[in-house]
Amino acid sequence: MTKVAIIFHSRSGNTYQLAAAAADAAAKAGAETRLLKVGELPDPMVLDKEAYSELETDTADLKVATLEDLVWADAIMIGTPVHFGLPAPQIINFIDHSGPVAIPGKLVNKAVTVFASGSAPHSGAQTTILAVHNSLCHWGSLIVPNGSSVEILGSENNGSPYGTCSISRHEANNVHEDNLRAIEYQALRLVEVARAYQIGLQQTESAIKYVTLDDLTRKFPRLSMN
Ligand SMILES: Cc1cc2nc3c(=O)[nH]c(=O)nc-3n(C[C@H](O)[C@H](O)[C@H](O)COP(=O)(O)O)c2cc1C
Repeated sequence: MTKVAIIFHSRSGNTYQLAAAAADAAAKAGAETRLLKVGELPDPMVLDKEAYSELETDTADLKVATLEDLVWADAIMIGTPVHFGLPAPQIINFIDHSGPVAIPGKLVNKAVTVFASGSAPHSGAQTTILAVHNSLCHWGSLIVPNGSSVEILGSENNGSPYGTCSISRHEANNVHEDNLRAIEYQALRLVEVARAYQIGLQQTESAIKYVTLDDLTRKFPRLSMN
């Protein structure tokens, strides 16, 4: 069974709505799923305090994503609000701490896709997704974008080949129905690509030797991953 970790940050529920729909769609596609929030920062930037505290209650039972979750997953979905055209710092902070598994190649060959929620159209959702893609190059991921060849992506509320983007218009939990259909497609595509890739890898003898953390610490004795 393909294992999918859906890892998100959200402050006013929009990215969470997309993440929850993604988890449902991946489960329907036969995947084993983990819906996970990233850890909060000491000084989160909060605009809508009421929505934020509602979300904290709604997501209280969700586990905080760990490096073990990254290693466990065959496929990963990362969801983030747009912050000045970039991913939220909570997501960057999570990626920053991935060194102990990313550097020794434990994330290599995982299928990964990204989605985002911004407040306004043409306001940085695609640049945010692409910014996360930068880090995925470092992980050695198989980046899975949406493309544009399914009907739902042609709706006026979708259209991003990079990954699903919702436009919240500064409202909490304001994901359009079309975006929910798009994220369902995105999850299904990820599961199908990951499954096909896993089968292909099992049938392919690899000549690649990835470095271990021990190799690295021998070479750089002052390197610390903690
Ligand atoms: C510090 C900060 C910067 C933001 N920058 C942008 C931006 O560049 N573009 C945009 O569309 N929305 C921006 N927003 C708005 C959020 O991305 C938007 O409200 C999003 O839907 C929130 O997602 P959430 O409901 O999952 O928290 C910003 C919000 C904050 C707090």
